Amino acid sequence: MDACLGSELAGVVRKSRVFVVGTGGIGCELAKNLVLTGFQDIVMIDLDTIEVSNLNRQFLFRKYHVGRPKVQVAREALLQFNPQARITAIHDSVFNPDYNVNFFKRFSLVMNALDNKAARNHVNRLCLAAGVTLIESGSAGYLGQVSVIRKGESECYECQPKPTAKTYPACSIRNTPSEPIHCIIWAKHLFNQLFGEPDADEDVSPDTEATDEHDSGGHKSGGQKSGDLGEHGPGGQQSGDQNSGDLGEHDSGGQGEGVPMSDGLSDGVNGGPVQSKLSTRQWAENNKYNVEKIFTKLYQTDVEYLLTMKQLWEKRTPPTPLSLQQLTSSSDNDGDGAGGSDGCLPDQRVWSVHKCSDVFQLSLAKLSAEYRSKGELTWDKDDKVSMDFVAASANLRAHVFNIQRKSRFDMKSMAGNIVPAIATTNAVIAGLIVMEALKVLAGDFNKCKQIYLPRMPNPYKKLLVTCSLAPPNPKCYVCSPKPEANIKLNTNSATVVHFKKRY
Ligand SMILES: Nc1ncnc2c1ncn2[C@@H]1O[C@H](COP(=O)(O)OP(=O)(O)OP(=O)(O)O)[C@@H](O)[C@H]1O
Ligand SMILES: [Zn+2]
Repeated sequence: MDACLGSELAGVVRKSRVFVVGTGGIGCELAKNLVLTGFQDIVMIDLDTIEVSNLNRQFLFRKYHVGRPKVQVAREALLQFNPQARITAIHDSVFNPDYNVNFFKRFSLVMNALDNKAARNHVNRLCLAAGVTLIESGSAGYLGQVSVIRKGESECYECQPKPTAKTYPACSIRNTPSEPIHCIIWAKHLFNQLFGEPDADEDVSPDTEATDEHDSGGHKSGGQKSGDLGEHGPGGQQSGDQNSGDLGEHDSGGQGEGVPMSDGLSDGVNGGPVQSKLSTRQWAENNKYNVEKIFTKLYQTDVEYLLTMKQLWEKRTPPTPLSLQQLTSSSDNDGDGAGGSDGCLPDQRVWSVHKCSDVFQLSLAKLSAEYRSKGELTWDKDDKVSMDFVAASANLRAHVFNIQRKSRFDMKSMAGNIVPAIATTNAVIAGLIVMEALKVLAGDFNKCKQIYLPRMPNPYKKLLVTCSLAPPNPKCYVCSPKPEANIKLNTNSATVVHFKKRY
């Protein structure tokens, strides 16, 4: 080691106490690199336990470790590389107030290997307060990024706004879906309206005030990751359908739970304006979560009502309402998802409309029973029944609106915003973190870089793109001595409740 680093830096490395936050994909690679570089005093924290799905890339873990805390197993593996190293494993969340400014002050360097913005923000702020240099990193598929944060000398994690999640206009979700993703978001909203935490911005009924997409006033529904590093990357953000961004302007016009709902088969069937104002949850409860009534409302009554909004269909193919009776009397057996003859796994086959209807009815009955016994449910792509419900509901909507149906497999990755993790990317990023760490410890902070691993080599044929560290944003509300925050809000529609919820 002395020969590689020079005896002075090797000595500093041996004496340095470093803190690794997260021992997942990047964290495993990083911890191994640190031990092999000669670091002898390493504190690691991770709140998670090992899952089978981690094993393809978190190579310090084996199948027989599944269920054990990641950080403890990582420690045991690292001690095999160097039994003399002092490695402390903390199985806990970094949010625990025990890990306060004084705790952070004990380290020569902190390295993040996290997967979410909230924890990154937290560590960023603690490092700034403690005056410790932080190396921030992230990866998403083939993309990766490393940067070095030091108070007053370089941009902090929160100096620049993060790219916002791709959102879809509420009118495309509620009234005029044209892509599978619109139907998937609608189905996730439906899950929340029926069983989860209902959000007025996620209404699934027709927006009765819309005359065309741009008049509906709603552009906030259904955020999805937009292909940046997302929450995995240093420039990332919370995933999922969180509606971030400005307040009021694109809001759904304060309809709250008062969007007119048909209260059964009668209202709206003939295309007349529905009378009662009920939330989807209230309506479903009044109808005792009757599967047939819910099916009829979603795929027949509401669609018939939408058809009465003639302007919506002047330049679009109108939807075709679907009734349960129609399904029972027709035969439609192709692609029932059973798998087999075409060599596809069952999840990869596109379900027939019949199959969608069966899965919809079955999963709806199961979820409503679960909701009755447990109370509000949380949607989870890995929960079979919840995913079945979303896949079936979305495909039925796609069928009604003449949109291509998708396999459960495709739906899962779209609904769960899944970006596959790639071991090689993590390995490259972890190597770069150590390179930056060595510069920091050698006192060469001015040589530190912000490094990007793009999908393809850049025009100069470079696979790693390095930039000088940007100076801190003088207005940053986290690290600047004179913080500023600008909030854009539409005083015509913004309410105190919305304001508190969003900010
Ligand atoms: N607040 C936190 N405190 C401590 N560790 C955290 C915190 N938030 C996230 N982590 C850890 O950061 C690591 C990030 O690793 P990675 O991005 O590979 O995610 P993963 O959960 O292992 O993988 P996947 O999300 O694909 O299942 C995880 O091990 C996770 O437990
Ligand atoms: Zn800042």
